[in-house]
Amino acid sequence: MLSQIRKILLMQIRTVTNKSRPVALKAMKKKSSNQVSQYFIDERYIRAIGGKGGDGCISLLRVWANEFAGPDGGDGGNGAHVVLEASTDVNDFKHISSVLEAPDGENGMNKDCHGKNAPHKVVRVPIGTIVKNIRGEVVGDLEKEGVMFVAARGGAGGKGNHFFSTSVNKTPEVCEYGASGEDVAYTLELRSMAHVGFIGLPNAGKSTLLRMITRAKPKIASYPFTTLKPHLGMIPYDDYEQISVADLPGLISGSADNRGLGIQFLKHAERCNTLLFVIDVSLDEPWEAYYILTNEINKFSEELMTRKQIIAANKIDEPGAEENLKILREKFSHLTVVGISAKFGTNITQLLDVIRENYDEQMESEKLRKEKDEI
Ligand SMILES: Nc1nc2c(ncn2[C@@H]2O[C@H](COP(=O)(O)OP(=O)(O)OP(=O)(O)O)[C@@H](O)[C@H]2O)c(=O)[nH]1
Repeated sequence: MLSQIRKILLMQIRTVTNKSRPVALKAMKKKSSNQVSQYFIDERYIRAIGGKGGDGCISLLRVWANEFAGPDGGDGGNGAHVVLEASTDVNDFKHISSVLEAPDGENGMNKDCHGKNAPHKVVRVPIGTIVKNIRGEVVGDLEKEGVMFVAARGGAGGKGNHFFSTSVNKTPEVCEYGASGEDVAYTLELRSMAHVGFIGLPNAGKSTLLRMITRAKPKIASYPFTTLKPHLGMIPYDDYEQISVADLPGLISGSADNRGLGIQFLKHAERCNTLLFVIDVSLDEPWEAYYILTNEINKFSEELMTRKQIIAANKIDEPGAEENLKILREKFSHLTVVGISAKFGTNITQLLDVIRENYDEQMESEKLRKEKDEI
């Protein structure tokens, strides 16, 4: 049954696009040599220096009348590690300084007191951070909340003179110095979750659109909040370029204040370079959806509102939708508005053209920015 429905849908798309492959596009531009990656990359060079271990202590315990009773110098504490931890609380590397130094361990003390171990220096990095060594090899992939990478180990604390002799008759004037921490250089790279993020109210048709244009198989249902976590897919183009897209769970009024599925989904949106608003134009006054969505985004992050925006006005197959689409176009004449039916494949090629053009433009300006940085 399902495969029959799929066949019918594919036939419909073919009628619309008149192409043998329903979703792929002809290359609009020759693929330039820099367009090999499907990810936008943010980079930072860092040097991580572990803390030095505390020195061991030399101390001679004396008892009555200054009589020598044995060595009692304690050990030094361990130097701290520099640790990178993936966290949704940060979205870029702006807060990370180029030299990350962990604190030193405390020196040992007399009366067999050991110095304290230094607390580790934990630096939060965005989820999706890749750690590379100076040879460019990937040594860490921080793709989940809470995943940690020890970038530089702290040095061990030195032994105090107590360690070197247990004999009360000897006076060992020896101790160890604490070892130095590691000193390592890395490149941090941030992979965006997807180039395009679908933003929309629940039930707008985001999952249906993702299914239509990629091979992803998100759940589709006629009730809101079917999508509870982001689904990723790749749009394949005829020139073998692929663009990553993410179906983000539906936003509602109050999401920025953590209502509904809350703020974490707006955080996902922050990792997309383009926001594709999926708006159900079969509803009354569908432009209200855009205002609700942008209001939530704006409350969450003004910067997010500066991202490129495209509107996919969905469900144009429904009665009254064409009329609404006209008004929507007039209201948002400053944006690209494509009327589509994600369910029946109407104007999907047109939408994919818009996504591709925008992607090519962004890649070009990213290339120029990198060239400028290198000068
Ligand atoms: N008529 C029509 N119905 C559609 C279209 N696109 C999606 N639908 C229907 O709308 C309902 C919701 O679609 P979904 O794709 O699950 O919507 P969603 O935005 O992912 O929903 P959430 O998971 O709640 O965020 C389903 O019943 C779809 O079949 C369309 O172009 N035309």
